[in-house]
Amino acid sequence: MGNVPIAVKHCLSYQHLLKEHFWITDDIPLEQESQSSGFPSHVKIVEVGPRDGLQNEKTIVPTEIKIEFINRLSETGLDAIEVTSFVSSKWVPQMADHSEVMKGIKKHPGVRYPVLTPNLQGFHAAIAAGAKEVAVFGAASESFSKMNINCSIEESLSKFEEVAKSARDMNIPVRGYVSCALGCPYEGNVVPDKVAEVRILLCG
Ligand SMILES: CC(C)(COP(=O)([O-])OP(=O)([O-])OC[C@H]1O[C@@H](n2cnc3c(N)ncnc32)[C@H](O)[C@@H]1OP(=O)([O-])[O-])[C@@H](O)C(=O)NCCC(=O)NCCSC(=O)C[C@@](C)(O)CC(=O)[O-]
Repeated sequence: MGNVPIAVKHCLSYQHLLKEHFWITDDIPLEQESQSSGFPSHVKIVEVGPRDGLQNEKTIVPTEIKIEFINRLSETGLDAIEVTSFVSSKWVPQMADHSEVMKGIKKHPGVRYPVLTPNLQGFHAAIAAGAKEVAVFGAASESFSKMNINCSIEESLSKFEEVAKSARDMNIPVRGYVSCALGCPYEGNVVPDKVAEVRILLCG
């Protein structure tokens, strides 16, 4: 797995979440769920295969294959495809070709192509490669934050603020992740208040 941070290797999988969080079941009839759950009527889906799906692969996937993968995804009717991440290639070698991938894909009208940017350095590189939407990625667990982006939650929020300020000046939308909302691979349980706190600070 090269230099991929341990946090990246241990992101909770869908199967893990189903196992650990028994309240996520598929046996509620859809109609009842939408009437009684109070969930929003609209859900935004961001396809993260080219980024989250590939970042842990031991074998480096050739850039042209990534581009072809994203181009084919663009033809499936998806609204948003997370293309790559502008992170350190020492930490995540699989994403080292972020600029080539971003520049090489066919941008379909109506499809958004966000990328991950943990700091200003990543943000500037993303913009130079043609990104029109970015995402910052925080965590509700100190250990996860340290293992993933090598800084505390507080430090990460100040880096995200710098990204958000620059993005605002350029009219670039920013999405925010809060990892470990349902638990941390290092710390176990994460209290909901901590998730809410990070989420509020991230939105601020
Ligand atoms: C965040 C950093 C970059 C900090 O990395 P660092 O080493 O702490 O950074 P630094 O600011 O001290 O700089 C050290 C070196 O990194 C370089 N550097 C600094 N920033 C950048 C950058 N943006 N792009 C490229 N290079 C960068 C910088 O230029 C310098 O290079 P040197 O002088 O040693 O040659 C590092 O820890 C990193 O790349 N971590 C990987 C994070 C990552 O990609 N994680 C996986 C994605 S998150 C995820 O999967 C969870 C998510 C989003 O899916 C949600 C969920 O499912 O939970």
